[in-house]
Amino acid sequence: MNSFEVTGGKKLSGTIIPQGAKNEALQILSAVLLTPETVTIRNIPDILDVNLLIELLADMGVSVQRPDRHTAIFKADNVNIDYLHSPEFRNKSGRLRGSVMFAGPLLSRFKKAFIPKPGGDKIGRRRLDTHIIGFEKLGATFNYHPEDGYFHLDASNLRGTYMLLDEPSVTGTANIIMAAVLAKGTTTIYNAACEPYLQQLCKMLNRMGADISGIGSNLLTINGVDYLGGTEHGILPDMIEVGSFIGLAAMTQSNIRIQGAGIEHLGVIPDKFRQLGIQLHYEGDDIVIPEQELYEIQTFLDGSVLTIYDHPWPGFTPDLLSIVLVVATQARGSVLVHQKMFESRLFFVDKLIDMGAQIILCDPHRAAVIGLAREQRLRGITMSSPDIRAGVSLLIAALSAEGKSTIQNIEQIDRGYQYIDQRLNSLGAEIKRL
Ligand SMILES: CC(=O)N[C@H]1[C@@H](OP(=O)(O)OP(=O)(O)OC[C@H]2O[C@@H](n3ccc(=O)[nH]c3=O)[C@H](O)[C@@H]2O)O[C@H](CO)[C@@H](O)[C@@H]1O
Ligand SMILES: C=C(OP(=O)(O)O)C(=O)O
Repeated sequence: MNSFEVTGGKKLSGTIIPQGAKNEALQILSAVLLTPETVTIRNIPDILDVNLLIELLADMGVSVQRPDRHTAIFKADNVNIDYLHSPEFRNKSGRLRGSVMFAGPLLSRFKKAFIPKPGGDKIGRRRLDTHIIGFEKLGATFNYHPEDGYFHLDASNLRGTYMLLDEPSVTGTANIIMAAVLAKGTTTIYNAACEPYLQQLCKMLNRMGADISGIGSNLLTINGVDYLGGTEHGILPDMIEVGSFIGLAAMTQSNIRIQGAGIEHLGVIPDKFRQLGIQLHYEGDDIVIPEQELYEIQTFLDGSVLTIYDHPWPGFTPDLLSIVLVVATQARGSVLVHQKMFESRLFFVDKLIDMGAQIILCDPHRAAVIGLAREQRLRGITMSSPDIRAGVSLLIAALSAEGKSTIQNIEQIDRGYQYIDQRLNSLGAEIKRL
């Protein structure tokens, strides 16, 4: 288990370029299974989860060329589906969430799929109902085999239909779209997730020959086609990294330029950080966060305490709430952070409290943060990273704290943030990988 030793209290400055988006990459990589032709993907983040998904594709017989660390050329013309039934697949796919999205393309192209219990962050219950019920509506049958922990899916005859999703699941919507593109007839998905990464997936599929309309809305219409061909695709900047860097800059009183932030795809993210009192402005597609002595949390218009909560797109992503929470600890003012989607994502506040933050964990979903207005600095401590976003939040806390901190279990951070220690050190941070 690797650790970071962080010497806090240093102001950072300079330019940082966001990596390609992890959660887009996981969808796009799954889609290469839909065609026997060549698919070239650019701006791939060099992170654990994504590298593992690429390894799984190669293990299944997909040919993979890597001209460089951020580009890959795939050809899925000789896929060995039986590999999905092997203990190696179960073991590797259980280490990330993205592998669940192999099911949609495999069902549509090969008529069967196996889904082991997927991995990913342990942040509360993460059910697969939306995925499986969507597949069933398209005509697939499924059996859960308790002895091997697999869902076995069969779909000799997928047919388009109307479906109203129980919830706008991100990976569920991606899976159903990928199952429907090669089905017979028209599929209509209402209450679809519609975040930019799903829009990117739909656009890529249309370039491959699919017929999807309603992209960007929660009502998608998919006219099934017989065949999909090859394409090229560039992954967007990672909006969660962009949000993390905005928070990091404010918390460490740093002057940071986020170059090529993909501003048009960020939705309400910049405004949520502005509500915390953080100044930021745009120069072209760059976000510039100036050094700020103090930032003051706004209230609602009637003067009541601000609440920041997650909501499916175009609402605020749950993946940035941990960062909002840590940044609020040094603001002037108070905020209620309400994590509606996941039950176990706020428990890391214990570590921030140990560092001296004033936070009341009201229940598993809500934490009230009373900002210290920099009158008291956080203290460095030893802590362990429970999940990817809590991990980065603890890193931000440690970078702003007085003294040294040790963050254990940094594999969680490496799952989603590319060379984070080197990139932040080049801005003046002091992070040692132990
Ligand atoms: C690999 C990947 O892309 N992972 C992302 C994906 O996970 P993932 O696709 O697994 O998440 P889902 O969208 O399915 O749902 C996340 C959680 O929110 C709950 N839920 C969802 C919608 C809703 O209206 N109400 C509700 O309570 C679900 O029951 C579930 O517990 O989307 C999540 C929600 O943006 C992100 O946190 C994950 O980073
Ligand atoms: C929860 C996340 O990832 P995953 O769905 O891959 O566990 C995340 O990216 O914050």
